[in-house]
Amino acid sequence: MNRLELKQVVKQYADKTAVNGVTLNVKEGEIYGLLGANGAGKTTTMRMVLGLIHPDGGNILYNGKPYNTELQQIMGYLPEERGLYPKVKVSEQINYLARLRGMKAKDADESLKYWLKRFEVPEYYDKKIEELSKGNQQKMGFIAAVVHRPQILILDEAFSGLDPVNVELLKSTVKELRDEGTAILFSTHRMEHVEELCRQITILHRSNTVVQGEIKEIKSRYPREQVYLSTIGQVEGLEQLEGVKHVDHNERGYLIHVSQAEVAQEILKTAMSQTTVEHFEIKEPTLNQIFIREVGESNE
Ligand SMILES: Nc1ncnc2c1ncn2[C@@H]1O[C@H](COP(=O)(O)OP(=O)(O)OP(=O)(O)O)[C@@H](O)[C@H]1O
Repeated sequence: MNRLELKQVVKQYADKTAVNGVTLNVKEGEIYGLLGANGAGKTTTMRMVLGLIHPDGGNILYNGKPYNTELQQIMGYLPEERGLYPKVKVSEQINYLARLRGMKAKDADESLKYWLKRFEVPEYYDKKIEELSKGNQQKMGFIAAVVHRPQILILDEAFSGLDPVNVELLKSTVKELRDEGTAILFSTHRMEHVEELCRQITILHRSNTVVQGEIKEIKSRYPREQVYLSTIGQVEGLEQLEGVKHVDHNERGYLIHVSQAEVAQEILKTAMSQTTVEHFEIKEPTLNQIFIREVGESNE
């Protein structure tokens, strides 16, 4: 079921088109990646979904229906810039936000305590936001976005400022919310997180959609131009093979950049004629490589 549908959504600022006809669907239980270089139109798109600004064209549907103010109760938002007040206590602030989104005071407080415990920081209940480190403020922002168990969750650079342990903690939480049915619109510049979490993506480039679909299917559209080889002994002569562009070598193996995937067989033959091959793989492009290829020059 489509929780969120954008159909040809347009936003214009004076003579600047910030979003030019974005179409995408986020289903129940899905994490959808919204990607693009700086200024591509991601924040504008998220703000339209949240009803903070209105589209100049196209439609946004929530559970099949157009926007109304009650939808604030089924949406959660973690903005890239911290959205919480520095001088207000965590409990006051998050409980207030949860009540605004339709929760009873008691349920809100229980939910906040659950999340603080879940993130192993129950003592933050009485702390002011400004007393917390940047990463812990980010965690509080995350709790504020999910405390009311939204059906549609919008995450903008959700893991920024977090150490690796906390990134894993939040990542597993995001996966859990997905498994419980939350539709998640996930925007980030960190392609490795997108690879791990999202099935479908849209890449925006200067306000337009340039790549869209399932990551697996998108990757199959691009040539495979890297071969990974790990061997017991040294391999000589890889650079001289026709179609090999260059070879990166470290103690674990060789990453061979090729002009077409067919060269791979020659690489394997060459290696096997000289030593024992431990691992051989024709690598598909990473999302990062695809992103740079499509959007490379677009930073404003
Ligand atoms: N309030 C505004 N008034 C005028 N132009 C705006 C406004 N907000 C955004 N823009 C322009 O719209 C375009 C898209 O901006 P947007 O903030 O949506 O990009 P983004 O993809 O979120 O970028 P980033 O990755 O840097 O956050 C940019 O050219 C930006 O300058």
